[in-house]
Amino acid sequence: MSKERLYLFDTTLRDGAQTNGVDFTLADKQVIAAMLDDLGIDYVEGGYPGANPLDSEFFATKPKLAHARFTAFGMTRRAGRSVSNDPGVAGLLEAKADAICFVAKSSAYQVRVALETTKEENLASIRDSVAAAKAAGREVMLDCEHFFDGYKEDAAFALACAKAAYEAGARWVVLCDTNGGTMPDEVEAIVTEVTRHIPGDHVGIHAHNDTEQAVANSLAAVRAGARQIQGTLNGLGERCGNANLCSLIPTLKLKKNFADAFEIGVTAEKLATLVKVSRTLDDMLNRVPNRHAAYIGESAFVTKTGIHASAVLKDPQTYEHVLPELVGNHRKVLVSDQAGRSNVIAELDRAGILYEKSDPKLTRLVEELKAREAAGYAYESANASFELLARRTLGKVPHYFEVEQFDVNVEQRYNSHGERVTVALAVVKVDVAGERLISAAEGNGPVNALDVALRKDLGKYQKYIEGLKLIDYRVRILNGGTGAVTRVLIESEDENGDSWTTVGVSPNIIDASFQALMDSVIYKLVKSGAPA
Ligand SMILES: CC(=O)SCCNC(=O)CCNC(=O)[C@H](O)C(C)(C)COP(=O)(O)OP(=O)(O)OC[C@H]1O[C@@H](n2cnc3c(N)ncnc32)[C@H](O)[C@@H]1OP(=O)(O)O
Ligand SMILES: CC(=O)C(=O)O
Repeated sequence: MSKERLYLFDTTLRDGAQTNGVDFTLADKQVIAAMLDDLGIDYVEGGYPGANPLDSEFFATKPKLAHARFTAFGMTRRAGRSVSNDPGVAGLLEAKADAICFVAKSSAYQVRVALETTKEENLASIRDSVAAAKAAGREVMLDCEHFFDGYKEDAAFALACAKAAYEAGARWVVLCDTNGGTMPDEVEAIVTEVTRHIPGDHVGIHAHNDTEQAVANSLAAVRAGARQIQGTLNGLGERCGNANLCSLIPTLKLKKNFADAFEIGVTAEKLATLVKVSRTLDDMLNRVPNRHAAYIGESAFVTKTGIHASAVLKDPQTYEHVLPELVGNHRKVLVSDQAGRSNVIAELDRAGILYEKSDPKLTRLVEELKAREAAGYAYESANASFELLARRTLGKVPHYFEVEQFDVNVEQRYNSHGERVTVALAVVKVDVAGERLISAAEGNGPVNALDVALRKDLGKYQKYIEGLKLIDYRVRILNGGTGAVTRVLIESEDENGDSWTTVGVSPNIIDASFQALMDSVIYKLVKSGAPA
């Protein structure tokens, strides 16, 4: 059976730009358009030419896209104006775009209240605008704003709006769940009804995520016959966002019912770049990736519990719905208080630590791990501290040096310019193979001073830690009141760009920080193969 073509329309650069906190630059828009084209998206909606200088500039020159049709978005002509006398429509016709996607109300209530015009004038505006863009040689689409709410209120009028666009020559009539409150069964029933009047291969869906069902609503529309899906990367979009293409694309490619019936422009090879595409966008917008995102999140293929890990190590399919590599993700087994021997063994294998499966020290390691987690350590976030714990329990960490004593003082005083300054001073005494070394250092805080002093002179080991630097320091108070325990996580990096995280726990923040610092230094020595 031959597959039907399903078209993907990306509106990251238009509806995505309506996300609270998202602000694209021209360079961002150019890079993202190219990235979407490379991914295999059919339509890239670049923005709203005429609405702001950035979008007008973006549409002044058409980006070189290999496959995707570059699309301009904007309103139909305003009530009471002709298309030739409407600056908004003129801006759209002047835009260097392959396609124009108009937006028009398709709800009688919205026409009455928001536009303050008549249903007849709204229908005429749709017809005139679509016909003008078609006559100008553009591929035309109409986003029927508020379609589903409008249909529930006055089905004949909502349908008349959609039909007016189709009959005036629109290639696509896109049904919008603008307020995002429609349920999947309603979408399926209404789209089924619409496709009795307009062929499904001319019908699209634009779903918002206000009930967390934009993806489900898009799939419901496809089941009912729609053949274009609008969405955004990472689900960006007004309010709670749009249908997330990073979830929809893998579902369409990998889930049997859809994959058997439909072809999309994204190849299996490009599907494997999806994690990279998603992270690139997050990086550009300085947003923290959603680690729990379906398919592409960092946690999407993470196994934390012992029972799951034991099965995953025998066959990943026991707890994975698809292979992570298919979307460019990877499998990870964590060690934590939920872990069993299987998690620990997986982590030892990953770190390249040799062990005997029958060695009773392995059981001791699992017990030690759980006891420490109960005391506040979090090894799933501190890979290097876990590796040291494992190596120490299995007897594989050399005794490099001994810190005999450290002092940290914080002092507030006036400097030579008469300004009040707070200065931290640390002194560390270290025994390296019988040689006592004393280092002192100032820092902008006590932990910084301690870190600098500890790494100032480690004798024969100094050369191994020259490139070491701390790149992140996080503190969490684990329980309140006088019995509070502090957990410190430190991320370090070396001259090769390799990074690792260590953990320290203590009622005293300096002590917790010192443990994490020591683990970081010792991990670096182990990693560098420093001799005992
Ligand atoms: C559901 C969606 O996401 S639709 C996309 C929404 N995106 C945006 O609005 C972003 C870009 N918008 C803008 O920069 C501005 O709103 C502009 C440039 C388009 C218009 O700005 P202004 O002329 O100052 O109008 P303003 O934004 O205050 O109001 C919108 C006007 O368009 C009218 N209008 C709204 N939708 C439509 C439509 N589909 N067709 C015709 N007219 C419309 C409204 O009735 C209102 O008219 P009024 O000024 O006579 O009351
Ligand atoms: C067009 C659009 O963004 C909407 O109706 O939600």
